[in-house]
This record gives sequence, C-alpha cells and structure tokens, in this order.
Amino acid sequence: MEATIEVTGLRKRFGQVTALDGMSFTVTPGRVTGLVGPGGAGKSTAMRVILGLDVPDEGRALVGGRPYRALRRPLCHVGALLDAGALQPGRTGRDHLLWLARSHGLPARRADEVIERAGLGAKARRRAGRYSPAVRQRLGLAAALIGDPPVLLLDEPFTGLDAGGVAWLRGLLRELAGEGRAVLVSSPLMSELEDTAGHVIVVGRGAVVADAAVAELVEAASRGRVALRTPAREEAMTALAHAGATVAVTGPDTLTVAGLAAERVTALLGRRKVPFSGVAAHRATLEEAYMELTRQAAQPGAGS
Ligand SMILES: Nc1ncnc2c1ncn2[C@@H]1O[C@H](COP(=O)(O)OP(=O)(O)OP(=O)(O)O)[C@@H](O)[C@H]1O
Repeated sequence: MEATIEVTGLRKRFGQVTALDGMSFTVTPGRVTGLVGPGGAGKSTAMRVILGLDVPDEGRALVGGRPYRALRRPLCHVGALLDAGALQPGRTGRDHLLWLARSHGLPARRADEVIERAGLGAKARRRAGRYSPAVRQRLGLAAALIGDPPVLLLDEPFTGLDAGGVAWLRGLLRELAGEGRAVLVSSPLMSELEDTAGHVIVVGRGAVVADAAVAELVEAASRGRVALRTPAREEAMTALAHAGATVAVTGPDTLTVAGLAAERVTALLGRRKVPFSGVAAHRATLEEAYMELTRQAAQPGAGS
C-alpha cells in the first residue's frame, strides 16, 4: 500500500461550530509531518475523519488511495494514537496488545516487539488501570505500531511525557519516518516538533494556513528583519518607529526591526547619534514563524 494520506476539501460542522472549513493537505512518506495549530483549529477532527470516526459534510480523506473504512485489516495500513485513555483498566498492556494482534491475524510475537519499541518494558505486564499518562501514551504508541503500518497518525503524542520521554519520542518518530513511513503528528506547540518534523501543516479555524518545509517557514519569517543590539533601546525605538519601522523588544538591549533594511537602520541611528553595537539579519525561530501565521489566521477576514 502507498504510504500517503490525502485530505481534500474537508468540511465539517458540529451544530453552530465549523470544525473543518475546506481543509486540504497531503502527507507523504519518509518524513515526519507536523499538524500544528491552536486548540480548536480542527486537528483532531481532521484525524478522526481520516480514520473514518467522523463523517465529513463535504470532501474526502484517503489513506494509501482508499477511504479508511474500505481497508481490510486497518491496523496493517494505518496506526493511530488518538485517545490514549481508552483502555480496559483490568487488562495488562501486553494482553491488550495480544488481543489487538489476534484480531488482525498477527503473530503474538508482534506484541513483544512493539512493547520493546515503545519502551514499555516490565510495565506491559501490569494492569492498564494503574498506568500513568506517560505509560498509557507508550501503550497507545505500541498499539499504533502493532500492524507495522506504512502510515501513522498521532494526535498530540507528546502530552504527558517528561523531558526524557519527549526526547525519546522525537527519536522514535524520526526513525519511523526514516523507515519510509508517512508520519502525521499533531501538536498545539510548534516547539514540540522542532528538530523532528521536516514539514509542517499549520491550521487555523478549520483550514490550512501554511503547508511548507520547516526551513521555508523560518526563512519566510526571517525575511526583511534586522536584529539590533543597542544600549539606548528607547531612543532607538523612537527613531526607528518615526522612520516607519515596526520594532519589537527581544531583550534588555536587543530589538528586532521590520520594514527597514539594515543599511537604513545603521544610517538612521548614526545620524541621530543613537549608540549601537550590532546590526545583523534576524533569524526567526520556528515558534516565531508559527505565531506570525496563526496571528494572521486569527484576524477577521484573513485567508478569505
Ligand atoms: N463532537 C463534537 N461536537 C461538537 N463540537 C465539536 C466536536 N468535536 C469537535 N468539536 C469542535 O470543533 C472544533 C475543532 O475541534 P478539534 O478538536 O478538531 O480541534 P483541535 O485543533 O484538535 O483542538 P485541540 O488541540 O483543543 O483538541 C472545536 O471548536 C471543537 O469544540
């Protein structure tokens, strides 16, 4: 099966709420794709539609060229982590995985293989009702991997993990993509996906705001901005704002200037005798790129 997810023109309303407003994107194999957006942007609904759990009012979602509901042995095509809380409390994690394996005609050894891969260890033999959120998350990942699927959909998989767990999961996601799988990971925080996702789909109000390589987003957010270091921050801000620049404070003696080229910034400050010790091209962080995109999307009329 082809390792792709294709979402085309999805629309979904829940009463008065528009959860999906014409969302379209494609997830390709061999890389981690982030699905990022603020709470309520439609990330979970999009994932639920892809998995056939919600029916869209319009549009369609295909996994490997087929609707999810048309897949036989779906766990062998798509692994999903949606709600890691949905477990039978009296059953051990390993029993849960054995049951999943059996339901798909998979050998019992798959349960032990994914226990190993998800780093569950001895905890897999304890009752799931006693699991911490982090262990539940690992069991959810193990379940997603049981059918060795070429496509993975993980809804906020970093939730509940400590710093060590986050680092471990980032490594695992990169590994899974490196094996040629299509890996879609949702998150409300761009920072969680830094160094993990090569590509991000930014969503806001049920639609795609940006769909680009991480490097491109950072590049676009950096363009035309100047980082300035000055001991006279207030004076510099006044002079630059007078000249029409937009100035943001980034530290006790640092500013980011938009709307004026570096040469004009130095000339202007020189003329006004405002001291400064450095002017350089500003390098945006991925978080800044994201904030800018979601700010634009939140403005009335944006994107229409
Ligand atoms: N079953 C439902 N019934 C009513 N409203 C719903 C339902 N599912 C989602 N919504 C609404 O649809 C919108 C999109 O929700 P969704 O959960 O897809 O967003 P999200 O981007 O995943 O956000 P979060 O990170 O908070 O989960 C929200 O306004 C939400 O309240």
